[in-house]
Amino acid sequence: MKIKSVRARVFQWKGKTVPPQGNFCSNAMDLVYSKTESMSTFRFHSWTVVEIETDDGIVGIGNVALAPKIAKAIIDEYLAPLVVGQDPWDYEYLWQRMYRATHAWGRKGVTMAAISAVDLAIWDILGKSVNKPVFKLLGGRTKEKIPCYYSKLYRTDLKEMQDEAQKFLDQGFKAFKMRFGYGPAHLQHGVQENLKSVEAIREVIGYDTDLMLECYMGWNLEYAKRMLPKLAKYEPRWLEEPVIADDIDGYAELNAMNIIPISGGEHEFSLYGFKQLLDKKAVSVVQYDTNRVGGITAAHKINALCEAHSVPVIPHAGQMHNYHLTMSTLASPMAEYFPIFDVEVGNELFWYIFDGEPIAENGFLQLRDDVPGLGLSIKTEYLDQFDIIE
Ligand SMILES: O=C(O)[C@H](O)[C@H](O)[C@@H](O)CO
Ligand SMILES: [Mg+2]
Repeated sequence: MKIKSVRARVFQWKGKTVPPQGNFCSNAMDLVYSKTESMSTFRFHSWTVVEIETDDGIVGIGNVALAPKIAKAIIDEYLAPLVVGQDPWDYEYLWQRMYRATHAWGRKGVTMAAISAVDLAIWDILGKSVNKPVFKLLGGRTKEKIPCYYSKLYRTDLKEMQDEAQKFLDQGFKAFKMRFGYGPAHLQHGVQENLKSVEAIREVIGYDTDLMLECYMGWNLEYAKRMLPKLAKYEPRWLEEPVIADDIDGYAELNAMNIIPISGGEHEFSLYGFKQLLDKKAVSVVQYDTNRVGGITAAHKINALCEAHSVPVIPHAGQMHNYHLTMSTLASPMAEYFPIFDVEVGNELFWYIFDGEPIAENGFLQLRDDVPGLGLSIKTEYLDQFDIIE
């Protein structure tokens, strides 16, 4: 079997979107004085879909959501020529070709995301060519079904957040991730608002339900050290990305305080990136995203590294490309899950592009043994809501 063609298309949403809510999530831009609402830099309404076709007509589908137009340019210009004409079963060789050919400028960030998208499509081909789901090629079924946590609870009016939590508690979710809206730039008022929001959600979900707290790199080390003791009484399962991804020593210092487990990884890349996080004990939960970190070829290796360090893997953002990794290893106990909502930030946009994503039932997800590859196809229902850039 040989790879015949690589097609990368950018799906740019032009449909209805929920207008930006101020302070819906603290983020790295909060610390940079800006006249515009800092969250405006943090809405992504396009997605790149990669389709790789083989000489015997199998089409594998990959995807990338980080800087989709740049990712497409990297795929078209640099990665496609490296894999066309090659055997997709030589996936490690192909991965190394892409990684090393772009290493001088691409070992972190959008190039690794572009490599991930090509790698996902290759693994989709492998599964389809032997009529097996991808997780069966990685380690098989390690769980009857995948526990997942409800992920949204953007910071808004506290009553609205409580109603949202109640609605999904009633749907059987046993774990929730909420977003802080405030950070160092919002002074003591922000500290109080952050604590009020956690109090409000705990009031609804109680303490026999997991609660995770998301900062999305919006704090700094000094602020996080002040907040951890104040948050401890709410018994969060983890505090996510308190500082920017490059501040690995900051992560390690916070994690070593042993007050609340620190999680991160959605903005880290490659096996080496996670070796560094684990060697420094920077995180207690690893959260790579398989469509960023280097695809399935890289994520599978990182799963083994995490197993050796006894650090759980709970990939960022859910979606099929992560569920196969969670299903195939005991090192990954659960998945993140973004339910279907109107298009807002972009975390939910994949629902409008792909068919095949599993719907959570009672806080669990299921992958089928009889669906080959990654199990996704391109949805036709919303195609008219997208501008598609070839
Ligand atoms: O962990 C996450 O889900 C991410 O940080 C989200 O993509 C981001 O939107 C913060 O809500
Ligand atoms: Mg996150």
